[in-house]
Amino acid sequence: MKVKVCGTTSVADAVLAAQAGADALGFIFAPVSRRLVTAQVAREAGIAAGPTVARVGVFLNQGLDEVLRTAEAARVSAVQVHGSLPGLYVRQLAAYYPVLRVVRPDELTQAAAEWRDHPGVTLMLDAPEPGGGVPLDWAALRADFPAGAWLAGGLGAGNVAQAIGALNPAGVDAVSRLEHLPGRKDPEAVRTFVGAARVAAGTGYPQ
Ligand SMILES: O=C(O)c1ccccc1NCC(=O)[C@H](O)[C@H](O)COP(=O)(O)O
Repeated sequence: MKVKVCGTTSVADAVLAAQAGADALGFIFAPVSRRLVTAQVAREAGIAAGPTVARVGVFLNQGLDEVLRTAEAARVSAVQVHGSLPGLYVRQLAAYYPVLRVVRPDELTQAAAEWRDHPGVTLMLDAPEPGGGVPLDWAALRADFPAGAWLAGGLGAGNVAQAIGALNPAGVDAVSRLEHLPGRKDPEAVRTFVGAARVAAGTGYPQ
């Protein structure tokens, strides 16, 4: 199971997450976000994190050209797309990058059917407000949660084990509960989140 730490806005926070054992860092390029980062900072932070850590560019309802230009400038290794987006847009993006397609609970069933056979597109289930820190009702989603999908929405050290136990996601992602302030990581929260996720997924390192 993969662990992604989202909303990275500095080299120091990238190094922190990498040293905590994160598999992936999220860099948010959606102008509405309080965690907005420039492509240049994302690029430097990605280099500082090292080659084994995936670098995910995060976008919300942005045009294909803008996404591709920003992703290239930031040297990300994957893109995560939120919002109301046609299937064709996602397919075109997947020709360039592995795609995390974010969906809300009410979109999950249709999206699972649509993307089941596309190897370049992975679903991520998130709360309706991205970066809002609100957990989903995991028990209610158990029947519909597709194998291979990722989970986000209000995850932190205190609840990630319960979420993994309920849905067995292929990856988990968080931001709000890992911060002092929007865009500023809380080192202890990052370390305990990654550690708790690893232990719950059975990939914890012996103490
Ligand atoms: O976090 C944001 O500010 C944001 C804004 C616009 C689009 C996406 C955004 N975040 C994407 C993420 O991957 C978050 O980690 C995910 O939504 C979970 O957030 P949280 O519930 O705060 O853990």
